[in-house]
Amino acid sequence: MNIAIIGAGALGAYFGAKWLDGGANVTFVVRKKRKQQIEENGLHIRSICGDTIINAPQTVTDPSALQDIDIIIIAVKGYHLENVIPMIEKMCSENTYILPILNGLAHYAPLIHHFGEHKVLGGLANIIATLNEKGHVEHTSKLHEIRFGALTHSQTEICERLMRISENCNMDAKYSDRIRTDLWYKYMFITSFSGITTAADLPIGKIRQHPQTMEIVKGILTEMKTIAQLEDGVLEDKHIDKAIKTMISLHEDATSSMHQDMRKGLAIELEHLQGFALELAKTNNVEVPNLKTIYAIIKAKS
Ligand SMILES: NC(=O)C1=CN([C@@H]2O[C@H](COP(=O)(O)OP(=O)(O)OC[C@H]3O[C@@H](n4cnc5c(N)ncnc54)[C@H](OP(=O)(O)O)[C@@H]3O)[C@@H](O)[C@H]2O)C=CC1
Ligand SMILES: CC(C)(CO)C(=O)C(=O)O
Repeated sequence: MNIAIIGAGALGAYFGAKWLDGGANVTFVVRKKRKQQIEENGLHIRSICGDTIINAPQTVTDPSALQDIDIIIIAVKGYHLENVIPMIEKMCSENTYILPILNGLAHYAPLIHHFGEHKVLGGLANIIATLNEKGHVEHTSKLHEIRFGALTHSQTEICERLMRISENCNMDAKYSDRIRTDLWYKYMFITSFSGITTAADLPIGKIRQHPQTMEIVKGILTEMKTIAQLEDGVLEDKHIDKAIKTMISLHEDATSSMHQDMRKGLAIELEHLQGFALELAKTNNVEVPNLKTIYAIIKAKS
């Protein structure tokens, strides 16, 4: 299987290295500086689940020459999506599918608009990973799940093929037959989890000590569930309970990638996550006071 991964950051490099290690043909589509860094240092994954070292992965800055790509994985931040659409155009042929694994749902409409509904698969990742100064991936918790599935019937075969090659790889790959619900669940979870950790500038351990703060967490989850119901007819109260249980079970120092980015002074995905949820609330005429407040606090800090 030929896989092209756009973005060799924490997520793209982690799963790309695992697929390469498992025997897939992977090319990373990167920008110039990252290409140089990978050429100098290789691609190293330092992981609690076992290290992986790929010395000379294939990288390109211009994907025009790539042919017969089966799946294009999008692993950039939400605010970089616009820039990668022309790159996808260059390597997307009749038999190519697109699998976005970034957080949120705002990217689906532009991808479907440009490439058609039949091309875009459902995908998400659950992992806590970051790049260090050498460009190596630091993976610090046992979670390393990539979940994908068909959003239209015609996509079943490509998902089965991806699952077959992923089974040989040291990662937790899941082919989901209810990916739409999974996508909304992750969107609900991350909007609340990244919202509260970033706004409070605290990891989850401190947040869950305070019932008043957990009320806001629950408030955002409830508002997101209402949006998911109205938009797509998915998510129930049991999903809210599951999200809260997860937040209670996480390590006390666990925090969101948005909070980590904010601490490092990097750009954050506020508009892609909470901002887009506010747009959906407006379209559906839903009151979302918790979401509005958390958005406003983070906006002022960013
Ligand atoms: N990190 C995590 O633990 C998790 C992250 N996520 C989500 O995954 C997504 C990616 O996050 P993450 O991997 O952490 O982000 P990173 O910032 O680590 O990686 C993003 C990469 O995208 C690259 N990129 C941006 N624009 C382009 C472009 N035009 N062409 C090629 N490469 C490009 C950047 O390259 P450059 O070096 O050139 O800037 C960077 O290396 C986000 O939506 C995030 O919310 C989801 C679950 C967990
Ligand atoms: C919640 C978590 C860590 C799960 O992967 C995540 O997606 C993020 O912080 O971006």
